[in-house]
Amino acid sequence: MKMRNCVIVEVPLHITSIWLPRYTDDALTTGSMGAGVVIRPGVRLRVTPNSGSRPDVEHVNAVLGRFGVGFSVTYESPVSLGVGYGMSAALTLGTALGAAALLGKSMLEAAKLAHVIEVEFRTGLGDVIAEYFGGGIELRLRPGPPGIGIIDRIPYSHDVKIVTVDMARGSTPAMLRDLADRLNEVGPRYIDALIKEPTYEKFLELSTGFSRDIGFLTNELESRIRACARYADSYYVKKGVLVFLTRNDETEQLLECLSKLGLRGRVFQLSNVGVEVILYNDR
Ligand SMILES: Nc1ncnc2c1ncn2[C@@H]1O[C@H](COP(=O)(O)OP(=O)(O)OP(=O)(O)O)[C@@H](O)[C@H]1O
Ligand SMILES: CC(C)(CO)[C@@H](O)C(=O)[O-]
Repeated sequence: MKMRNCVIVEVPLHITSIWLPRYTDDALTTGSMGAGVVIRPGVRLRVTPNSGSRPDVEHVNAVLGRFGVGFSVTYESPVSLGVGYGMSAALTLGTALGAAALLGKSMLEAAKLAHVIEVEFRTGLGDVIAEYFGGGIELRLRPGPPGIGIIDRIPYSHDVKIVTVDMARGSTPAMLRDLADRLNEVGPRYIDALIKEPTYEKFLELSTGFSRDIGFLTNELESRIRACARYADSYYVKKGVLVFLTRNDETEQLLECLSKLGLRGRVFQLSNVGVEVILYNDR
């Protein structure tokens, strides 16, 4: 078969709000239960079968190494690595899908490989499956990658918008280590409650509660943003990113209010679609 000469992969971002790590002795059954928002614009990768440039990210090299190829990978992203948008998973998944598409290999197997690499680096547990399937507001029912994990979706109104504020950078392996006991202590209660009542309203309430309970949403931060909360349905914090769920007609007021506090908001849509993988012959 003639090899195509370019693949464009679009991967939405994922900001988990509630999560409970589940580790086994196999990376394919390791993952997390929980919920989060899948948003776009996300990461757009271009993978070509020549040895051109490649981002300086160990995940990308690990994927190409497992496929035994030296493809070129370039990407554009609205956000940086390390803040909490599931960016490392998006790059890993996008590279794996792009390489597999060029080689005529299975997308599902490529997604499994991306999940395994995320688990091995301890940079993600539930991001790959969420980004692969989309769903807007997702609910992870069984840990693992696409094909093994199970993911459901929570319906939401057409006018919901996501506004995020980058507050800090942090290491995911350190976060998972530091929070391990607390997550095991509080996680099951939140996940059971959301599975029992998988609605938008419950997602809002539990996401804020979980962020407070694990110490991401501090009293100090809540008092700082209190004046702006009236322009949102709710808010939560994941690692270094503050997330608001708001509505079309309140988005501008929320952004203005945040900017008065010196906080720069970014606007995203919920992404019902997951990854998109398109082959091109001449680019
Ligand atoms: N400029 C950079 N800033 C942060 N991390 C970087 C950078 N360049 C490469 N990396 C690598 O990218 C990975 C970042 O993974 P991490 O999971 O912390 O980020 P994320 O996916 O954006 O956040 P999260 O998983 O919490 O959503 C690490 O392995 C890190 O070594
Ligand atoms: C571990 C994690 C919080 C890192 O982004 C995420 O992958 C998740 O929700 O499992």
